[in-house]
Amino acid sequence: MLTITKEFSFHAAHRLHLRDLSESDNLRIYGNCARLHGHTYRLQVQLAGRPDETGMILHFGELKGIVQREVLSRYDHADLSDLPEYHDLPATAENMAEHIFRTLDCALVSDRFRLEQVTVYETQTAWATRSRDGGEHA
Ligand SMILES: Nc1nc2c(c(=O)[nH]1)N=C([C@H](O)[C@H](O)COP(=O)(O)OP(=O)(O)OP(=O)(O)O)CN2
Ligand SMILES: [Zn+2]
Repeated sequence: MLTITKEFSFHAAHRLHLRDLSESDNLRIYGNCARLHGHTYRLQVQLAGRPDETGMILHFGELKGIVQREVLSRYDHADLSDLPEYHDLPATAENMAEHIFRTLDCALVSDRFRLEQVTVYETQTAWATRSRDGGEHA
């Protein structure tokens, strides 16, 4: 398998909470992360496919434009908890990787390549990965 990967970063705030729970239950489950705080997220997007006659699976610049349009334009400098996709789901790294994978999968349609994996780094030591063949528990 031949893959390309491009990395992006964005700044965003979030607080982990379940809407139906009390403040104290959310604090018990999520600890300090139930309070509003921010991260410099890193996002890695991987495509698998075959290069065209130019030698590229997809120009990194084109991939950047798609990720910018579909994800970063909404996520950068945002409070993620305000976005509709995280209204009923907490903006955990897991839920973000899942949602971003589904969003980009719809935007990256080609008979030569496909989206293979999305990784969201919340911190340098904590991240979630959604792989194409890893969605069966979603
Ligand atoms: N499975 C998950 N666990 C946690 C998530 C998550 O998205 N998925 N998120 C958080 C918080 O948002 C928090 O900001 C990050 O947590 P944590 O790694 O515990 O942060 P620290 O900086 O305290 O990590 P250390 O490396 O231990 O200093 C919590 N859990
Ligand atoms: Zn956090």
